[in-house]
Amino acid sequence: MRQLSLLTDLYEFSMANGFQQALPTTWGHFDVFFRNVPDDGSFVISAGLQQVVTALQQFHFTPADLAYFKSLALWDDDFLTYLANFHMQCQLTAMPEGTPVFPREPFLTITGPLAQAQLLETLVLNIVNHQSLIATKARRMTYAAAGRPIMEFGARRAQGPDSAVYGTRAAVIGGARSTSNVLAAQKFDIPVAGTMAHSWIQAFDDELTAFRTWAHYYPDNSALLVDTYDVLASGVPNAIRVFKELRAAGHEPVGIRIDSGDVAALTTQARAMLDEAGFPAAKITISNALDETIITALLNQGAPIDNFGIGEKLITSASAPVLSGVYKLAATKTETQWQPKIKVSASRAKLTMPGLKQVYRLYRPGSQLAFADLIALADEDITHLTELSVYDSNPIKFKTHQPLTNFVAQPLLHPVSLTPTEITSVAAIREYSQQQLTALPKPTQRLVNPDDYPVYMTAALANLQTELAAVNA
Ligand SMILES: Nc1ncnc2c1ncn2[C@@H]1O[C@H](COP(=O)(O)OP(=O)(O)OP(=O)(O)O)[C@@H](O)[C@H]1O
Ligand SMILES: O=P(O)(O)OC[C@H]1O[C@H](OP(=O)(O)OP(=O)(O)O)[C@H](O)[C@@H]1O
Ligand SMILES: O=C(O)c1cccnc1
Repeated sequence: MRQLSLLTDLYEFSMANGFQQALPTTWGHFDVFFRNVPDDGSFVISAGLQQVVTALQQFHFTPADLAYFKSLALWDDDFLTYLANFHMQCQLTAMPEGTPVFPREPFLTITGPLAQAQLLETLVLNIVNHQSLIATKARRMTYAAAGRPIMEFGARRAQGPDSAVYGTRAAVIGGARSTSNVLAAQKFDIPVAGTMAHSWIQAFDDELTAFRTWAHYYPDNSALLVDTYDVLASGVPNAIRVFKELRAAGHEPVGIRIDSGDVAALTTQARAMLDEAGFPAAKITISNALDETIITALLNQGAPIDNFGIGEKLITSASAPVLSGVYKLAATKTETQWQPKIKVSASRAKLTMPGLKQVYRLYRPGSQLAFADLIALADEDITHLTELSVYDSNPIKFKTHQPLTNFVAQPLLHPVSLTPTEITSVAAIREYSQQQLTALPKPTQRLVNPDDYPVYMTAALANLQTELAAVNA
């Protein structure tokens, strides 16, 4: 990963310089959370933590950076010396990548000298907002595909190289099985996959010659693109001829890809033709501006599709291209005692949650199915309690407190080491994510009008929030 210490907004440096002078011994504790879920979903899949860790491990300023800062003539030499000798002291806690996260839950926290922790805001948000957005989109598409593999095809339509590479990583965390993006595949050890472009067929005198030539070079990777001229009149019949030749030569054909037209009608007829010709195992892959809505529609029409190739709508999260994760100061510490801090707003929806916190997923004893999450102050010992007074953290539902009993609480935020450790593979992260999803109620996972999943806050946290809001109003 590139050195990203300058990927920030100027005001972070301006504040860091001021903090160094005005509050040099004060530490800050920041929460990363979001309030709204893209596509009106009920949760986000967290992603990007590994790149945050790498960015923090590599955080430093080069002589060229310092010369640039000097040329800006904004800060005095003491601050430039501080940056020249920068030594990362920040500490992280986070939910593991792939965790389903609900609105208002801190899923990453950064604690450190105020100047340092403030400097990281933009970079951290840039990384986790992007990857969590794409992982969330991929989760939706994976859900719609109902067990059929998704190949990530988006490099050509991604918003630049970084979005292609890290977007692919996130797409795999959210459920994609493979990618056509060779750089992302190499970098993150993702299965690389692909078929052929229309240019291959166009370049030969006729479609049959194009298919035969391909099969000659790739007898065991014969996924033939059948829609350059006419899927049913020429593409599928020519593919079947070549498949018969392949089989005669001892190779089993892979299948076909259809990239245009009425996919439900074409796949149904192509499936019948392949079966009739003795190729029931030949797979049908489709592509062409697919998203979760089209996938659902196609499967509802009974389209016999084996694989989905998905590019632009996934890699750009086209229908909901923003995840508005924020980075909010929750506490400061000058001596030993943390002081909770709040950002007040006219609407309860925008009140921040003060203090150091932990997020728990709640289960009934003996059950594998979570029924709610709980945000508590970090020093509340939830795990040993059997009864608790809670408020709904949803500002629309926040009213009177209610008792919570009969629960087992699993903490979701864990310390994250900044010393280089073995990197978890994206396949393992995807596996973890799928396990976490099986623990969530099905109705909260559906794509349209998902059921609300309760996220409670403890009475202690709610009271602290109310008190601080009143003091600061
Ligand atoms: N049966 C279907 N139900 C729902 N959506 C479909 C169906 N068939 C195709 N689509 C989707 O509709 C969108 C538009 O497809 P359409 O056939 O109109 O254009 P196209 O195939 O891209 O045209 P072209 O031949 O120029 O490539 C695509 O996103 C495609 O995946
Ligand atoms: O539609 P997406 O979800 O982004 O999937 C990727 C698209 O990229 C290719 O088309 P393109 O026209 O770029 O090249 P081709 O000649 O290989 O079809 C492919 O055939 C898909 O249609
Ligand atoms: O391999 C493919 O079929 C492919 C790759 C990228 C974009 N569209 C298709």
